[in-house]
Amino acid sequence: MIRLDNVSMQPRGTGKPILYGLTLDVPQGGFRWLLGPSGAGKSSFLKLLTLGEQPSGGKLSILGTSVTNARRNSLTQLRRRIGFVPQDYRLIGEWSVFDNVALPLRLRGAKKDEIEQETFSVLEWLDVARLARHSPRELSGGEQQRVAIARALIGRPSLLLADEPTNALEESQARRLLFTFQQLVEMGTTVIVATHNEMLVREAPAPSINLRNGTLDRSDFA
Ligand SMILES: Nc1ncnc2c1ncn2[C@@H]1O[C@H](COP(=O)(O)OP(=O)(O)OP(=O)(O)O)[C@@H](O)[C@H]1O
Repeated sequence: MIRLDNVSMQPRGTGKPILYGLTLDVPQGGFRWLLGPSGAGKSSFLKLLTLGEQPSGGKLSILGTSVTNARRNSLTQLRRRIGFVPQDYRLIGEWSVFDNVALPLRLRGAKKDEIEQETFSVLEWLDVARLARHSPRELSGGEQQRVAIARALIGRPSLLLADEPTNALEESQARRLLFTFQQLVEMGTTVIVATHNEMLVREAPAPSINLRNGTLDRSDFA
């Protein structure tokens, strides 16, 4: 469950909030499209939910943890339950695909056998296992995007956030990814996907969070 109560976000050094007046709930196991024109605040909203930025006002609770009052230790625990696919992938070029994807498990102190098994299993799921020993620099944009998705999924997150996760994918791959998201939702994961891909939204009609100029756009609702 994610709950925002009149949340605003104003990064340090900025004159006015980037996000404001956000009040909404997303139930556990819910799926939401995150929609809005360029500059509406979608990436900033995801930054808030990935704990990359603290709210500057209001109350934010993620997976039962109140972010506003949380101690550092519980934020670290919470972070481990959140998977994120950033728009720019943020893969480490000096490392292999395997090591990039295995990182969350290593940080958690998982055993070698488990790391090997889980990493290959998720790489196979995303159809990039044959690239495990390559550097992300040798991969196409679509392949890098699938590796970034694998890294977000490996820790079996309770909350998955993805920023334009299909913009480098072919149509068939985008559909497959949509199916993966649906599988995750069936397993009880909360999934929020920012996209401009209208084809995808048409194929999987679901409730959406609509942003405009940093706040909720309710004009779509009756
Ligand atoms: N750290 C920051 N400091 C100041 N302004 C920022 C910062 N980050 C984002 N902004 C501004 O906040 C607004 C929302 O940006 P954001 O990247 O969240 O939009 P978006 O909906 O994700 O856009 P796009 O679809 O183009 O990715 C923009 O006007 C942007 O310039």
